[in-house]
Amino acid sequence: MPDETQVDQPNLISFDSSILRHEHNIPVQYIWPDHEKPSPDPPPELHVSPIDMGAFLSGDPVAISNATRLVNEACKKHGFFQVINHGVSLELISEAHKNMDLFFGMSLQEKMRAERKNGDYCGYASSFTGRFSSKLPWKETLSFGYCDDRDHRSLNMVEDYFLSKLGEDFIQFGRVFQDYCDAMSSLSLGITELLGVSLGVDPSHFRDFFEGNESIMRLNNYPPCQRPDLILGTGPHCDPTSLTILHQDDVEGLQVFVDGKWHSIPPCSEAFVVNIGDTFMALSNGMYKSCLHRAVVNNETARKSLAFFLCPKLDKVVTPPNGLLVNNTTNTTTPRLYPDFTWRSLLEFTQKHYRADMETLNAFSNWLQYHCNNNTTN
Ligand SMILES: C=C1C[C@]23C[C@H]1CC[C@H]2[C@]1(C)CCC[C@@](C)(C(=O)O)[C@H]1[C@@H]3C(=O)O
Ligand SMILES: O=C(O)CCC(=O)C(=O)O
Ligand SMILES: [Fe+2]
Repeated sequence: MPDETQVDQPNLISFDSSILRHEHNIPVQYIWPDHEKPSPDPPPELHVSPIDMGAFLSGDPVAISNATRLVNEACKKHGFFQVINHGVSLELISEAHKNMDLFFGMSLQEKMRAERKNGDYCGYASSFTGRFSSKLPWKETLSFGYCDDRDHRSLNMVEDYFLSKLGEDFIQFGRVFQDYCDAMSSLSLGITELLGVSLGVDPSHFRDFFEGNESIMRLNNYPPCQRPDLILGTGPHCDPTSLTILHQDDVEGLQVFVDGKWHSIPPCSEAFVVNIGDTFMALSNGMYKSCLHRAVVNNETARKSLAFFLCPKLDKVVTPPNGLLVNNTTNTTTPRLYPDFTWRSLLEFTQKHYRADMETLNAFSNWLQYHCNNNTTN
């Protein structure tokens, strides 16, 4: 099922943030349809429960019961919560922000040395001008792969990536993001344990499932825009990945669609915003929601965010645990909502055939069924 938004053309217009931030005439490719344009009124705030991770991991029964109740409520309703007392050093977070600022502060030509190639999810992308032809996001991103290979920690995949793409001057940059990804992976495994307990499955089930995770780290820069009412930093979408762990700088912009309207999640420097992605929604057989969200832009201040997308190993089969499907007391089984799939196939679907949006998982399920029945993979 080809998606008309995925284009095989060279760059239509280049997104040089140092120029576009002053531009009053917004190129038409960045203008969103009226029904998707952000509202000029400030949205209501979404109450996102703060979860004390340290207390949960300490094994204290009261803390476990509080954390699992809050997470269960949040994930059944919209899939967004925050973690505090998370154990990631504030110094490391600040180093990651400083290095991100340094990277995005470079000239377009320098950043293009790490250019993201079509069909690949890694590298620097300035507004995806070569990938899509309309509803372009007002952002530049730097994405890279991370593999949590505890037995081969010397592999240092992130450090090696930056050394090979950008050279020796980026050794320190690579080290900071290697450490940051290691910290994100550890934190996300703790969160999968919390999610498992809250779903009533074996606490180690999801931790084991995500062992050796092949995740994605992404740095986002949303430059100011003279017409923020026409554009979006990131369009409305559900993350196709499993869990997203987001750290925002101090500029507001993240919005979540709950109860029929957009709500903001204001930044909080000591907290990470966590959300359930489509792959975890499939793992929970639809019990936990992957919710529509977007990022808006303002006309004064650039906004930056760090997103760690937890993903399983590429060929791991995504299937809900038996405990979620079979009720031994009533001898009943709950119908499956999604077919089994591998993260490799869903990732490929979002990179080659379909631009991730609010319908990704359903579109992918249909695509998978069609291709299985017709015995084709293209
Ligand atoms: C696997 C991924 C695809 C995207 C990056 C990660 C997780 C989220 C996806 C994305 C952010 C959803 C909105 C559209 C998108 C194109 C973007 O604006 O960046 C998506 C990413 C992508 O395909 O590059
Ligand atoms: O920058 C943000 O606040 C959100 C970005 C996002 O949703 C994403 O990259 O998937
Ligand atoms: Fe997202």
